[in-house]
Amino acid sequence: MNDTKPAPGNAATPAQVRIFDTTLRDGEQSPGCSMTPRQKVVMARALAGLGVDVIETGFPASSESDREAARLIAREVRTPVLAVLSRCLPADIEASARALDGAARPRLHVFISTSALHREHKLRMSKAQVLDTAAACVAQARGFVDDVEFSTEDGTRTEREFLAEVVGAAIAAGATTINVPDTLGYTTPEEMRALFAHLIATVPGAREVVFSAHCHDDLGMAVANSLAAIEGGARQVECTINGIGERAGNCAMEELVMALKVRGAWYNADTGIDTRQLVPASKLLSRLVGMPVQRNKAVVGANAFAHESGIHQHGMLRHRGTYEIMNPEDVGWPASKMVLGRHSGRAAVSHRLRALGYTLGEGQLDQAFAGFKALCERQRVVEDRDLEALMHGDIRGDGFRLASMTVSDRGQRASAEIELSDPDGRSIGKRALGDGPVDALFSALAAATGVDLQLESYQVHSVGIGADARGEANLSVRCGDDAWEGTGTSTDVIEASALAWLDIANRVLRARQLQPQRQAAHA
Ligand SMILES: CC(=O)SCCNC(=O)CCNC(=O)[C@H](O)C(C)(C)COP(=O)(O)OP(=O)(O)OC[C@H]1O[C@@H](n2cnc3c(N)ncnc32)[C@H](O)[C@@H]1OP(=O)(O)O
Ligand SMILES: CC(C)C(=O)C(=O)O
Ligand SMILES: [Mg+2]
Repeated sequence: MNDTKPAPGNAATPAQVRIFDTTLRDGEQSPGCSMTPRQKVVMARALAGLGVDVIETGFPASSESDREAARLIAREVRTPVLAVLSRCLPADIEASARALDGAARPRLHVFISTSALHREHKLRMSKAQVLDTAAACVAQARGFVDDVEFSTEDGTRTEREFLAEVVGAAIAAGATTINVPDTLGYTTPEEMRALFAHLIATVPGAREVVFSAHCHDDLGMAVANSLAAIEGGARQVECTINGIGERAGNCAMEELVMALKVRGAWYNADTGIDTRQLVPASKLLSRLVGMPVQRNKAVVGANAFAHESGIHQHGMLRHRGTYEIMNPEDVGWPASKMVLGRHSGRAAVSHRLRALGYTLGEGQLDQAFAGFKALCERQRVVEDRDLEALMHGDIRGDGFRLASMTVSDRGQRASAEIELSDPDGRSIGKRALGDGPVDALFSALAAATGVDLQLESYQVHSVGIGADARGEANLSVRCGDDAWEGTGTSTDVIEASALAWLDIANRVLRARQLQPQRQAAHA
């Protein structure tokens, strides 16, 4: 494997790439991701803790919230450069300059579209008008601050000669950073590398300014295109936490930063990011904007360091490098996770059992493993408590069973009537009222089983297609000090919810029965 190649520009020391975070501006443009000024301050503090070089705090001309956020952040966050965005309009630039008043390191960021499509249909401007407006606005911004960034919106779809002309005019007017956005996520890595190399080599004054890439993810190439821009000479990358942003989003900071770190020998470029803060920052943003991170998201997704397949778990147990290219601790996870489920093998099960204090001979392990696989037919994830129950021969598959249920949502309060069969086969009926059908149902189940579960999260979604389609309910609850998760599936989502609730209640009851035996075994 060829792991190294000549560094960008054959530099003897790694090139320093500035991280320009636009979570609070382009990220916030994600539909449904608006933040309040106070929330933006909380996020800005986390970004400063991460070590980003520039934080784009908003677009002051667009709203009072943006102005307020920019002012608050300017007061409270002093280390990174603080940028705000303006169209090439004098009033926008004045509003931006006012919002940055008092900032320790202010930057004005002005942009105008350069592509033929945008010039003709959006701006209704000629090339000459775009050129003159860009130069005039950069000069106006330089009248307020020394640090001015200029962006050529839709730059990658712009005629090359004209793009070079606009960039040259912006540099001549005093821009100190030139950002060439791939606004529509249209370009490819090869094109991006060549475009940056060409502009830097040919535009007068290009070597005196910093070139920047701003890539969108419409074709899933935002990170690859940003890396290619660095190879072409860019020394600033614009990105967001969790890759949020317009449409499919922006270049994800965590992915870009880790690509530069893990493949350091290839890229020979560093950032100043404290990578251990990546997962905390991702979780913070997800909570602030209410947008969950997909489980299989690179670096910060819950599955990024989780292994369920037996072959992978076996490899991981022998040497972590067999199935991980970075350490979870380096990005802020506490450790890798071995999830026991239907795809797991003997190596992982016996390793987990040993950790729980059970050292088994070959025959005993075969027996325990057969029980484990049978259990996996009934539940997706096998937890330590389930393994202990298995070891004590207490996985009977009975417990409380749902015999029938009727839920109605007429009148002021919803009501649920259920019938269960208990572990000894006796029938128990209960009725309860609630704020909604599911609330009533869970109250009836609690009354019938005597188990009190505090609901933390409840999600229902459909799995399968066509005739196989089922509703699946996933519950996270607390029972005393313990957290539990349960799943239920049915053609009816209310019934799926009851089954998920009973799944947890039966395991809680099993764990309670086993408590004395467990204490004796570990005494
Ligand atoms: C690629 C990007 O991410 S660009 C940033 C996008 N972000 C946003 O748009 C979020 C904030 N935007 C807003 O709150 C509003 O759009 C505002 C306040 C900026 C403007 O609102 P309005 O005055 O009602 O205009 P509207 O949004 O309908 O249209 C945009 C106007 O800006 C003009 N415009 C767009 N970009 C630029 C630019 N870079 N320089 C100068 N004018 C521009 C358009 O031509 C249009 O002008 P027109 O109304 O004279 O036709
Ligand atoms: C305003 C610019 C930088 C932008 O967000 C884009 O072109 O995508
Ligand atoms: Mg953008």
